[in-house]
Amino acid sequence: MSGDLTSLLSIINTQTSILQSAYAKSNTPFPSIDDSSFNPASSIEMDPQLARTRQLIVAAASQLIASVQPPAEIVQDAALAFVKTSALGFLVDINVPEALKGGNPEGMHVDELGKATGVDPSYIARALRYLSTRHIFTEVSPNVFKHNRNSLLATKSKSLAEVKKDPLRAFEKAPLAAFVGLLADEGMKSGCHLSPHLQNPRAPSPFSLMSGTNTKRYWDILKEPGNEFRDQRFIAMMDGQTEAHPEEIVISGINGNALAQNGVVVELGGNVGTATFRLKKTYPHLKYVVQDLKTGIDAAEVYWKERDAGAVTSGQVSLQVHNFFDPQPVKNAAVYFLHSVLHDWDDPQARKMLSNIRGAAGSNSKLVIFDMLTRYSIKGSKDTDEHSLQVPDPLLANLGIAMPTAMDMSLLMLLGGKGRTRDDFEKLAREAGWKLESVKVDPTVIFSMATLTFSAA
Ligand SMILES: C[S@@+](CC[C@H](N)C(=O)[O-])C[C@H]1O[C@@H](n2cnc3c(N)ncnc32)[C@H](O)[C@@H]1O
Repeated sequence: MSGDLTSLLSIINTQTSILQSAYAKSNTPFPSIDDSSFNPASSIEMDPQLARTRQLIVAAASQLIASVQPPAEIVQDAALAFVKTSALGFLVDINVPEALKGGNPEGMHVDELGKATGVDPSYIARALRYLSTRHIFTEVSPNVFKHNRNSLLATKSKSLAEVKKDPLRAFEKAPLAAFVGLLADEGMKSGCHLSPHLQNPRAPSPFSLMSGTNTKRYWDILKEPGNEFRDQRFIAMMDGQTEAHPEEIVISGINGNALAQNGVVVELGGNVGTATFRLKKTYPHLKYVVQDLKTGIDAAEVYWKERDAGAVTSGQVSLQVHNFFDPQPVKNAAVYFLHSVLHDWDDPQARKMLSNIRGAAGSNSKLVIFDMLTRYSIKGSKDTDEHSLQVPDPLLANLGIAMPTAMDMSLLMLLGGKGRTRDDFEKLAREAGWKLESVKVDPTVIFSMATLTFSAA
């Protein structure tokens, strides 16, 4: 990697002009950080071309910082990264984002926030100042803070009064706030046990070490008495994740129009079947089976009853209890579909899951995996996809987009799971009897999601 400051500046200049012209062309003012009416789901914010432009600016600006900032500061910052998680987690825990949202839009003094939350205002001020210094919240005058477009996204969808009345359901319809809460709680606590675990992988997972539960898995522990709050928070995070992914990448990945009438799509680990619900709207000529463990299928029954009861009574959608590690009961389906599932499992377990599916597949069955795609930071591997190949020098091939690598490490801590590169997916599937046919990457979302299609080898 070169530290070519002039090239980095030139990328920033060119791409910033492209971004500004796009906003000018659509008569939309470029949103300031302080714009609390910002809508992250508006078409210009979601535009895939502009997503690429933004990624290039962020990559070049980050690399510029890494090139000019004294190395000791970079290492200190990295060592102190946990402070960001803790500070944001604390404010989400005590409902500061909701208090600010319901208060004076020009800003609230920390004394008022202290009254609203019951917490010492000096602590609130320190956490808010730390985050304002990093562009999450804005300090408008000494000890007076307001939301900005970044902090707004950590706000729950309910008012402060509603959250206080029913804390168990505080995170409903607020997946990003749930994501913050979860990572600042079980995520960060598990992280403390990562190094001992990796030095002795036969020892319990970081999450098990943290929770003192030895070999039980994360989800099993969430279902235990006393963990209702964490369980509801996890559910709120997952519900939103599925709905947050643009439909197109999943829908086109299944390619349902090429499938015969009544062709069967089996969604494994589908939970309530949110992804299947989307597929059925686009491909009404197909049949669907949503599989999950009993708790997932119990919830799925309620979900479908409320949204599309006829689909289940007519037999178009079947809800079936199935464990990945048992033989797959639906033989010769047109598609076996894993939506945000494989990353929860290490290679031996994931291989077993794919082998079980292969055992039931026919010669024309497809395996479709929708998951995060981790990318190498350098070019020159056969894994390098078209997006990475178009990355201008001297940027990192993966544009330094941190989310897939961060999720890979978090999954390792919580579940013993794994974020995979295209090479990893290809190898794993090959060992289970599948051949990679195509990879479609969604450039718009921070998780860097992709749909990978495999045929029976
Ligand atoms: C990360 S969630 C993904 C849910 C859904 N596919 C989505 O994207 O919203 C993983 C799902 O796998 C299910 N699961 C976990 N272990 C399983 C197993 N052994 N067999 C079948 N499903 C399992 C969980 O109940 C959960 O619904």
